[in-house]
Amino acid sequence: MINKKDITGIILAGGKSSRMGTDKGFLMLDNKPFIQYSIQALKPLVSEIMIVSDNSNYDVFGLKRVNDIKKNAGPMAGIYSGLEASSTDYNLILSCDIPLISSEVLKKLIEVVDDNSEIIQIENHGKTMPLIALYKRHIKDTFNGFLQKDERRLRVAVKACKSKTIRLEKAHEFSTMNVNTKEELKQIENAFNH
Ligand SMILES: Nc1nc2c(ncn2[C@@H]2O[C@H](COP(=O)(O)OP(=O)(O)OP(=O)(O)O)[C@@H](O)[C@H]2O)c(=O)[nH]1
Repeated sequence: MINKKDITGIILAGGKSSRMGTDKGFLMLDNKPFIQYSIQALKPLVSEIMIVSDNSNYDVFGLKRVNDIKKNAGPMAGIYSGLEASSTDYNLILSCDIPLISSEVLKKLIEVVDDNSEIIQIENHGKTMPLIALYKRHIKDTFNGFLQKDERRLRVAVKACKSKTIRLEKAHEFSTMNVNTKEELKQIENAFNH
């Protein structure tokens, strides 16, 4: 298994949050901001954690913060900025809106690293999740190529890389729930309390 010192944790916390209306990383669940759950899940598994966001309010967490190199260009551009700032071959990338995520789930991505795969992502209920995934640093060049062509769709860029997926078992089925709307915030509060 790869060593913790070879892995950086990268949390994406930029974007417009247009559906929610407020910055999703600062939504609260059980008196803790959402982003704190991503930080906690990454902590035991990585040597450093960075937050990719232009919002300096995220500096309260005392972590390295990286600005977006390409502005308003979505999660793929956020990943690109994070990988540019990373100094390790492996990078665990997480969004900031998945407060039920756990180290146990993320560990599964690290356990199946092989020489071939450039991206290893979680699959849950038949859906692949490129924002809960392990990325080799060198794919930043492929992503940059797409951004240069104004192709911003993360799934298109992931398809151009060698990837594999890890299917989650039932016990972890709620761990990847994300929140985009006020309605989904209520749903996650319910899932958290059960
Ligand atoms: N650094 C960075 N992160 C982003 C960017 N766009 C989205 N994200 C992050 O990517 C994850 C998924 O974001 P989405 O829900 O798809 O997009 P969003 O812009 O936050 O929200 P909507 O406007 O409602 O689509 C979240 O953690 C966002 O913070 C971006 O341009 N830069």
